Amino acid sequence: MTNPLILRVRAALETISDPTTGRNLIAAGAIRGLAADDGGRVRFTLELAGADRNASEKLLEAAKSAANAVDGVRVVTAVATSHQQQPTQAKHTPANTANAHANPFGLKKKPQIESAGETLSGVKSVIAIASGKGGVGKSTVAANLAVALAAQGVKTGLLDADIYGPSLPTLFGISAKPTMRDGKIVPHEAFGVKAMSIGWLVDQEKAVAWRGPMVMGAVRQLMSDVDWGELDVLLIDTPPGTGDTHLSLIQSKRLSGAVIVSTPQEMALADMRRGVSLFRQAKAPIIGIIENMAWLEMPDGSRQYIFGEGGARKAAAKLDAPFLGSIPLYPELRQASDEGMPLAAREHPASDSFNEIAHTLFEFTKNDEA
Ligand SMILES: Nc1ncnc2c1ncn2[C@@H]1O[C@H](COP(=O)(O)OP(=O)(O)OP(=O)(O)O)[C@@H](O)[C@H]1O
Repeated sequence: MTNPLILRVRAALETISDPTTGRNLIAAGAIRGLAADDGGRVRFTLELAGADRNASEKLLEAAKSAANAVDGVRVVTAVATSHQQQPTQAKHTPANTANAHANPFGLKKKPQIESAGETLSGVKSVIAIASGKGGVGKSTVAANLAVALAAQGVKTGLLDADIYGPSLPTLFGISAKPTMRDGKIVPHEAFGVKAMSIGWLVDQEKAVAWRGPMVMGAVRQLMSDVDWGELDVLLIDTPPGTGDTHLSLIQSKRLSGAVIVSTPQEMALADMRRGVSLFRQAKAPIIGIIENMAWLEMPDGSRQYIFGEGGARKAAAKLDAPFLGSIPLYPELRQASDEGMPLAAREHPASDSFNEIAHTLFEFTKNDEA
């Protein structure tokens, strides 16, 4: 988990340059495992290829004092490791070669995340779908919103970047691996949506063990190596919480904004606040908050507020963020998701909720200059 303090520490580390490469420590990929907790404790590893001991100790001291000077930092724990650069190998097996961090899918060598977003030149708006907590229905909402947008004639892409639990293969009922064309990954097309999931590209058992740099490399490739073509909107389903995937998206400078999905209860709302603050600090506007599992529709038409009433709407007001709408709990929504047939593709009251929210979302993108 990451918090906004990390952004400030990263910025401080960007001011330190590695004399060997002439690049700053972040751009050079020399900072690994950067973490910060609410108590202001920061830790990271400085990993330098081929640097001698003296040089790496000097850099470590400089990096530690830069991090220490950041407002809110109390303790910095950092170590330096150095390794010899390995020769480039002809055959690349993802996750176990020298450049696996930059290239987890074993495609051609990639540019930095800062330029990965530039390759999305045909995509007008890039929107992150985030949640503070896991299991609030973020992926279900993202998939159904994408289908609803496409049904309204909006050219839509959906990228499932939830490295630790990709659900798009199930939600869209697709298990086939995508094909390649001219060195790029061709997204699947289903329900009018161009769809790509990390679940189609990597072995999940390996991906759960990925550290920050691998996650960031994967996000970079999902943005730059997929042939998205011309899109009005690309929705990106992110892992719950705030972590390396979110930081990568922010660094790509292509985010038009973020949508936060929450259930109504207080605990989920506390986590949601953290996500809102991360995106805001990175100047990515919060497009709005969606309340999922808002109530259960009873057969007599009455509503049962299983997770409390209107909590996300109230939190949106407190956070000064737009409230985009509520989606009730529908057993058919869960069932349709498990069957790989999003409910938004059919006639159902849930589709009305998704259609309304999709409309608001598209209105936002019209003013977007990303
Ligand atoms: N409004 C809803 N009504 C009924 N079931 C729902 C609703 N929203 C989501 N679900 C169900 O809740 C479960 C969790 O949803 P989902 O996987 O979309 O959550 P998530 O927030 O993306 O989870 P993760 O933390 O794994 O990323 C799924 O079984 C899904 O079908």
